[in-house]
Amino acid sequence: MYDKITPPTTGSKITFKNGEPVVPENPIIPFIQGDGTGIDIWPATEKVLDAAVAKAYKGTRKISWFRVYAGDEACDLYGTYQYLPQDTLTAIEEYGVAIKGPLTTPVGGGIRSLNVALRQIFDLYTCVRPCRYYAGTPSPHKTPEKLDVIIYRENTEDIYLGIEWKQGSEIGDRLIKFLNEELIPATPEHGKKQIPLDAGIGIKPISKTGSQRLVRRAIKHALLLPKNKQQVTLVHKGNIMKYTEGAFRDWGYELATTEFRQETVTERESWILGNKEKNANLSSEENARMIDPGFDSLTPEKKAQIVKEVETTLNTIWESHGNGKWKEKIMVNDRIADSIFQQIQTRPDEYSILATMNLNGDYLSDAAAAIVGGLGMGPGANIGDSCAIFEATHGTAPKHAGLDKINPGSVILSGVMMLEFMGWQEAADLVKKGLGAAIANGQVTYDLARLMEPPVEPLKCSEFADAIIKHFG
Ligand SMILES: NC(=O)C1=CN([C@@H]2O[C@H](COP(=O)(O)OP(=O)(O)OC[C@H]3O[C@@H](n4cnc5c(N)ncnc54)[C@H](OP(=O)(O)O)[C@@H]3O)[C@@H](O)[C@H]2O)C=CC1
Ligand SMILES: O=C(O)CCC(=O)C(=O)O
Ligand SMILES: [Mg+2]
Repeated sequence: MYDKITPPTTGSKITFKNGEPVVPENPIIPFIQGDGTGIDIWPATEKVLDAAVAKAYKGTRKISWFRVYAGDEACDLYGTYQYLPQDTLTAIEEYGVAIKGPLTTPVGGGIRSLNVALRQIFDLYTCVRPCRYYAGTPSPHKTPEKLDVIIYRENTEDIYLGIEWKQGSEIGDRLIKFLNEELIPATPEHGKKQIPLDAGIGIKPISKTGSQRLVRRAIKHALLLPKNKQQVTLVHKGNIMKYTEGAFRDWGYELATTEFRQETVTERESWILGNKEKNANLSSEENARMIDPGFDSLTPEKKAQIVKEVETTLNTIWESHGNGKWKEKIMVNDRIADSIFQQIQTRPDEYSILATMNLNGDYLSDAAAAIVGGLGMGPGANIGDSCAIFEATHGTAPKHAGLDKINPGSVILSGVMMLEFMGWQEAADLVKKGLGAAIANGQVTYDLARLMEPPVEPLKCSEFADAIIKHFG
């Protein structure tokens, strides 16, 4: 079955039932060490996770690690250009849950991203990236503890589908000609627009199915959170990209107000209901004026549309959501992408789950991680219906590779997410406790040490792992 790798002789498979993992006491879990700093981070991660499982379950549970290869080390073993060997894909498919270090992607040419390829091959459509603060972590922000968000990033489409043509390529030029001469003139709203003849071209597909399955997961997660965090914000640049990013927003609201009608309220609905609650005699038009500040300067058609929105809301959900009942529901709102970058800095505590398309989520997850201490503290998970691969937000950080210096926190916390996904909460809690205590004690790697006041002597990557284990208690 495998060409160059052999599964562990002990252990068994994690399987999936209705999208949920069924985990044996001794699961076999494939791991990819990763390029660059993977060589430092992975051994530290494995040591911490094994120690936590051993302490939490006293030998009744154990992970059997199965080393599989991707990136540079796969080429060393399998031959030139064998960046993602079939052995690796077979192992991940067979064992269902895997964890990986970062993999290099060249800029401007060369191979497409192996990280993105894995997400697409296994249809891992949800990328979950929590950004929360561990006490004592130094941060460039004054109140980093106020940020506690989980980014739900669509993981399989958008420009990451990688459908692009190079400037000057034969097909790229044909496509530009076709668009300029046929499709753009046939679309009146595009007027006399033309694509420059020396442009590279990329396609940005955003589907209803892809958007809604992501938002569905985000809402289901919100249902599990404490009441004050039950909120899903749809992040988009729909003012500019109306039929991709704008559609993502609309499909998100559509899903929330159909599949989750009893559990959700949209922000605009909450305003309409709240206005009515404060003044039972409020007319629909007065209510419409209150939810839309520019109401009086709108066209009659647009005004009528907003009045109708008010009436429809009151007619359909007053009974189930009115008289304050909406305050117990999951709030679904939306924010324009550029605005959310400043909102998570200026009003961090107003946000909880941020549901995004692929590119926006990629940008936003690095930015949010920076607020709570940097990329060394940014874990993540790629989750589908029958497979999950856990990996950090950051990349290979090549300049730090092999120095036993980098912060393994992000991959260790990705391991925590994996343990939680498996239902091994006791082991996950031990790691969180150990990591939190190490940081609070000033035992940190260079990235956090340089921000601490007063400055502390940094630990090596491997020493940080040992400190975490010591603080299990
Ligand atoms: N999922 C994946 O595998 C990903 C892969 N990549 C790939 O990684 C490669 C390098 O990308 P690059 O743009 O340099 O981004 P990286 O995320 O690899 O690193 C950028 C900087 O972030 C900081 N950083 C990253 N990881 C850590 C960590 N564990 N602890 C502390 N600080 C950290 C370092 O900053 P400083 O030096 O200031 O301390 C580092 O120089 C590219 O090929 C890219 O495509 C990128 C993102 C995700
Ligand atoms: O695959 C890559 O090289 C980059 C991916 C990335 O930045 C991410 O997933 O956050
Ligand atoms: Mg990224």
